[in-house]
Amino acid sequence: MSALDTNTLNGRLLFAIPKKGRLHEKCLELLSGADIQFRRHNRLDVALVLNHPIALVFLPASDIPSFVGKGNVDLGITGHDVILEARMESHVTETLRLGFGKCALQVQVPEAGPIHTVDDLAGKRVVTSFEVLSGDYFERLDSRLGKTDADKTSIEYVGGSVEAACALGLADGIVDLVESGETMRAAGLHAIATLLQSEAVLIKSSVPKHPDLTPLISMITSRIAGVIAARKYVVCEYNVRRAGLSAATAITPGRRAPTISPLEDSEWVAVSSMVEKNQMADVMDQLVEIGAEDILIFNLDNCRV
Ligand SMILES: Nc1ncnc2c1ncn2[C@@H]1O[C@H](COP(=O)(O)OP(=O)(O)OP(=O)(O)O)[C@@H](O)[C@H]1O
Ligand SMILES: O=P(O)(O)OC[C@H]1O[C@H](OP(=O)(O)OP(=O)(O)O)[C@H](O)[C@@H]1O
Ligand SMILES: [Mg+2]
Repeated sequence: MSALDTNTLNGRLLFAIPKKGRLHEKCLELLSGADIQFRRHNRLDVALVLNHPIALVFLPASDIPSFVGKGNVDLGITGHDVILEARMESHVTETLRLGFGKCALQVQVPEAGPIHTVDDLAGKRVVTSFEVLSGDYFERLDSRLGKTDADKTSIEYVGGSVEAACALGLADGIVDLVESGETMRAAGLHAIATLLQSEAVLIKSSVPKHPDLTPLISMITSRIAGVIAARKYVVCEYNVRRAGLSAATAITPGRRAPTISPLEDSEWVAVSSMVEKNQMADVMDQLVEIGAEDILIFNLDNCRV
């Protein structure tokens, strides 16, 4: 393929995808589920989509909010946390929560140390990759505690491996993301406050530069929503006596209503209903209790609900 130029991209919807890190692989799975086909050439951060007028732009997750917010790209996937850190929340619209990249931004201090609360940490040294959000947080805390400019909390930026800062003597506490807590515990730290909860989101510019792309944005959004819903739900099918039907449908009310079909044996009916995956075992227990039989669970590949 020849080098990309603005002509090649002309008229294409630009869709920003994290180029590495925790969100990258999950985004590729979403694109595949939404049948957005592309071939990414070695070293190129732009890939043309083969079956739609879209170009994917691979960017660091933390740069995506301002690219979308300023209208340089039309659509993007990134973390809710970095949208707030970039102060882009009023420039982008979060159209879908994607159910992955879930983590919390937390204040952490050495487990075996003199600091037990954020009030103890105020006025000391904090190291973080989230200097804006941490700055806001400690500014409010310092002002609540009546700190003067001379004794307010110092916030120092580092680009990664934030957890090492306390052991290296650079910080008294840190502000960083926590998912399982493994990294935090391995560094001998524990959390003393939570600034926010985050997850990956699909975003578009609040003031779109190319209104004619709106139908394509709706199509992509609806396809991705279908992939997310398919992961969230299973289809539950079972047989139950007519006498038990109202109890059964109370257990599996479905999204709109369960599908009820007659069986050859007129005393029995078959029920089919969508159930949230994380409720599946509970629902099956309850169905067994009211006498349902032949309970089957089916995973969904894709859906539009
Ligand atoms: N441990 C985690 N669990 C879940 N989501 C996370 C985790 N760490 C980061 N994230 C989410 O992923 C986003 C991108 O962070 P990540 O650290 O993956 O990117 P990066 O810093 O660009 O990559 P890398 O750390 O590989 O250099 C974060 O803004 C956050 O929303
Ligand atoms: O609670 P856990 O499941 O252990 O996850 C938290 C870790 O994940 C992220 O780091 P990442 O892997 O992106 O490395 P980085 O620090 O180099 O960015 C984050 O910065 C934490 O260090
Ligand atoms: Mg990281």
